[in-house]
Amino acid sequence: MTYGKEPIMDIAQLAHVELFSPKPEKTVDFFKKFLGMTETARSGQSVYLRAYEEMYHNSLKITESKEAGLGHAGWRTTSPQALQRRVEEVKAAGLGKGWIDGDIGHGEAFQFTTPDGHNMELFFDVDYYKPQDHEKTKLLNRATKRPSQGVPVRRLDHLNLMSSNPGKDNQFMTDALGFRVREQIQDNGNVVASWISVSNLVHEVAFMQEPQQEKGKLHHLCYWYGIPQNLYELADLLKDHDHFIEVPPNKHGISQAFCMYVHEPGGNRIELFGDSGYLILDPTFEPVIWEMEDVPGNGDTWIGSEFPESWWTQGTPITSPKIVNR
Ligand SMILES: O=C/C=C/C=C(\O)C(=O)O
Ligand SMILES: [Fe+2]
Repeated sequence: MTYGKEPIMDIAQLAHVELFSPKPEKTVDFFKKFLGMTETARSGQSVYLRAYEEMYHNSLKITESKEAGLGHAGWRTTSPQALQRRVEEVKAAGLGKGWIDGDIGHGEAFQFTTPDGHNMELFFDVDYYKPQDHEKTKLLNRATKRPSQGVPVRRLDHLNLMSSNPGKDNQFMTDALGFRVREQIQDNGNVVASWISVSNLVHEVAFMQEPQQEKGKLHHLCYWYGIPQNLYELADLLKDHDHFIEVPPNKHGISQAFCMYVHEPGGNRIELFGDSGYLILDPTFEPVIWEMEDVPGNGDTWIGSEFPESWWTQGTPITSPKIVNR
């Protein structure tokens, strides 16, 4: 059997995400009160938060903005040398924007966009969170005590982006950054959606077709529990506090993850993972290709209610939801 070129192992992880919110204080309150995240800094129009098992200073930056949507995604590389190698590839693809000194929680970063215009950056130097005395836990492999607020998420899991051309974004992320394709929805060879990862997870990022060809939208940001029961507890809590649950606890076919989708007060869709589905340990894992007709009732939701039209058509910033027949 002939194998492709040597895998590129230069990107380690999705380290943080910046969300834009037109209601920043309500958005921050949602992540603190219900998802049990902790505020670690404020600067200008931004608030920085972390989940209790995360070692870094923050994984979420909420920035005030006219409209909801993706601020940027921050990828940590596996080494300073890997950072330089990937920066050269991004520059060669013509998508580089340049270096910044860094931000609260990390050092110098190289900013770029996907072909569809989603803002991203690469960095290596990171600040580890220094727990305050009252946060210190006897569970030595855990960053800070489990919070007593809400149903606390454990870590950031992935990002799902809507694109006018998922195939093009997919191609750039695999060619320039070494992401591996894990699952795709194709329509006569056209990439309608793609789940790609740099780790054993099915995806750290996914790209899905934006039905009106709008560019650079966010579909959802996902945090991880690892325990399906936590989704039912959170659903009960959010329902009691009048938060919109778009998809109740459900098992995905694609990724096999146990999930739920809610909307935070600023309008961004947030996914919660009960478990991350299957892990990929095979270095020559072949991408799983779903044809459009294979998906309804199997790929989208394996067990649970059918996804509403809004799930397939709407991301942030909100654009005219001309409902399209799927
Ligand atoms: O067919 C849709 C399946 C979607 C899966 C995800 O968005 C996910 O695993 O986060
Ligand atoms: Fe997801």
